[in-house]
Amino acid sequence: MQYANTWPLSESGYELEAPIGYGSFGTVYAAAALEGPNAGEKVAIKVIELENYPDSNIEEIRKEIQIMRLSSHQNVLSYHVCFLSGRQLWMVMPLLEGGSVGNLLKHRYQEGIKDQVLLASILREVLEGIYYFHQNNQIHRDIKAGNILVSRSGQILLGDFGVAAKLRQGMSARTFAGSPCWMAPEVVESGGNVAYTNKVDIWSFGITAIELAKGRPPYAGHPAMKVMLMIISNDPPSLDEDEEFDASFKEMINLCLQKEPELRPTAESLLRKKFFNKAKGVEYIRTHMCADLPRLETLVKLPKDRKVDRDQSLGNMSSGSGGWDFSLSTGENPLSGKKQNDDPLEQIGSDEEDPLDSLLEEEN
Ligand SMILES: Nc1ncnc2c1ncn2[C@@H]1O[C@H](COP(=O)(O)OP(=O)(O)OP(=O)(O)O)[C@@H](O)[C@H]1O
Repeated sequence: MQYANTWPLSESGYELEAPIGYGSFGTVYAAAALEGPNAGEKVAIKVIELENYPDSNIEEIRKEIQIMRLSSHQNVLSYHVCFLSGRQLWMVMPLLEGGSVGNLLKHRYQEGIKDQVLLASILREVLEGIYYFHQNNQIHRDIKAGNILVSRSGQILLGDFGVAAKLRQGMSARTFAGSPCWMAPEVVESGGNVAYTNKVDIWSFGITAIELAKGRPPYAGHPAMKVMLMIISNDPPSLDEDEEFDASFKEMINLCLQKEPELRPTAESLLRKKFFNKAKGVEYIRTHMCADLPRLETLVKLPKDRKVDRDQSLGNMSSGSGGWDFSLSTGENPLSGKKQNDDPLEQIGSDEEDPLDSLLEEEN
């Protein structure tokens, strides 16, 4: 058995337990390491089917994973090890017993989180993670409650940095996987031609703030194409008419949700806004959100369009197991060498025949 960073480097080194999450690109399992110095330790493993992705995309994903491995911040989830198993990518990471805030919204806070101290406390931790990315010239690109993970002790970590965004590379409005509700207008509009900035994360953060407060993001439930159209053509979403939230929260959201990216504040200046004076930190999150956490596997439901089940997926793994640490490379440090316009979401709508274009034409 090979080990990387003391973690086994092939699927036989882990025992998969119940699925604890289904994303657009794969399934996340609770698991335990079977061998090596970490034998017995619980982990979460995201298994991503790479069957339908070209090798060039996989190379891009590998670069993103290297960046993740170099990330070191209390609010950013890093991976223990990643390896290929046949055409599956296995990402082994710490298991966060609270799952995602997205899951907690679905099961506990369907109407949203009304305790504004709790809201401010969670959002401040998220913003600290975003600030860390931006300080390192990185863009997270996928800020949403589903990517905010919670530990039993109330720690908040941002997950899924880069990989989902890379897998969305080249998808048109019609084939878009997941929901575009959190996407900034300039990302929807860019059509593959415009380099955009880290202000896309600030927009998504504002949408996430509304999601946490109301239980779902604006435009949830509409088809992806329609959502993209509404993001471009409607005034930015706001909570101005909502009496349950105070002015400092609404003001913070309005600052984030400005269509002109340059007008949005930086993460650093946002952290100084009055709303975050309410934030009480990890201990408050633990006592107010993490008591009596439900078992993760009881929270997840197989999405209707998902056919692959765990046994099937395990069956696929028997041949061609990796032994290749996906995160190791001799290349330059990607934290210092990454171009900002090297972004998958720019590709959305880049097709000449993108249905979003015709929808927009119809609308005009
Ligand atoms: N380390 C982890 N510990 C505990 N639960 C996790 C962990 N990582 C992911 N999950 C759970 O699995 C779910 C699916 O995660 P995944 O990153 O695959 O998809 P997503 O981010 O929700 O959606 P998308 O793929 O569309 O971006 C998460 O919402 C979360 O509830």
